[in-house]
Amino acid sequence: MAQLASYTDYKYYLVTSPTPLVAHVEINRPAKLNAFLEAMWLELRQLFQQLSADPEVRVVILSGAGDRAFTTGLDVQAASQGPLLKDAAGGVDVARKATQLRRHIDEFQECVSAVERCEKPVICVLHGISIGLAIDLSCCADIRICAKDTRFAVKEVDIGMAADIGTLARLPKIVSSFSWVKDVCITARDFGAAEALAVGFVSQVHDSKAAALEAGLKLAEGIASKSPVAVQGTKELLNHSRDHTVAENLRYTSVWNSAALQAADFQVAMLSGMKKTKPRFEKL
Ligand SMILES: CC/C=C\C=C\CC(=O)SCCNC(=O)CCNC(=O)[C@H](O)C(C)(C)COP(=O)(O)OP(=O)(O)OC[C@H]1O[C@@H](n2cnc3c(N)ncnc32)[C@H](O)[C@@H]1OP(=O)(O)O
Repeated sequence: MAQLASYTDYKYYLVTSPTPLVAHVEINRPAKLNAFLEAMWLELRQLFQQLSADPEVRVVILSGAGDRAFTTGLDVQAASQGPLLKDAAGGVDVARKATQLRRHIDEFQECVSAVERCEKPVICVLHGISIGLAIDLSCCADIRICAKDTRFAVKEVDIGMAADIGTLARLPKIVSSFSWVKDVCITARDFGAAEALAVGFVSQVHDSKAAALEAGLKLAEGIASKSPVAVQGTKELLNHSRDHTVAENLRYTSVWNSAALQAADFQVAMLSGMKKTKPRFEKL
């Protein structure tokens, strides 16, 4: 499939459009099992900011290139050689070293959070090895589906650190059993697709990567046919509800919809059922 013309400059991501209004982003470093270099998370932020603002894109599918892995997480070889971690930041005293490291972690978090901040729904399709950063990243997606061969792990404890790019913040808000969350985060043990489905981390499991991608595409096509004002509003309001009280969210919703309900989409969609017509919506 041909790359989308305005997305050809990314070195580590292949962006195609399998169907109109849907962008498929593939993490594209399969020879290294899609392990993340710093340049990759910096590109990730730029890419998702571009997708967020692109009126030709209504839904994003995120997957990993190759047969073996969505991603094996941080490129541990590169990270262990990088100046920040190699000599613990290289600054002259603890405060300066710590400040450099904090800025580095802040920026890394920002880059991965760009997936969550993308105004368009993001469907993450996982397969194979999906560890470490794979969990941080997929927690930022709106919908997670996977192939039955997926092996997940919140691997950070096994590389000597507490996860710091978002898993510990987001996973407890996705999966309701705090005991299970602590189990997988503290032990760093593997878990499979069936367990991920049982606890609600993923919402679908398919026989193969190809079948999971096909299901992701079907889901994306359905979403892309709906009002982008309604879809993007729903994403925004659900994310807001996760981090706020019911009263705060009701207030935010009424303010949000006082603008959104003035879109032509509302009239068009509301009457389409009665008229038995397929509604079409303007770009947003
Ligand atoms: C500030 C910190 C912020 C963020 C922290 C994020 C945390 C994480 O992401 S924690 C998880 C980190 N990842 C790992 O610890 C995995 C390390 N890799 C492995 O243990 C193994 O590669 C494997 C995933 C178990 C797969 O093993 P195997 O099936 O034997 O394949 P390999 O031959 O090892 O891999 C093929 C090829 O890819 C390279 N590679 C794979 N994963 C990584 C990785 N994460 N980092 C660097 N390189 C990786 C591997 O070296 C091989 O390369 P060759 O050039 O072919 O040798």
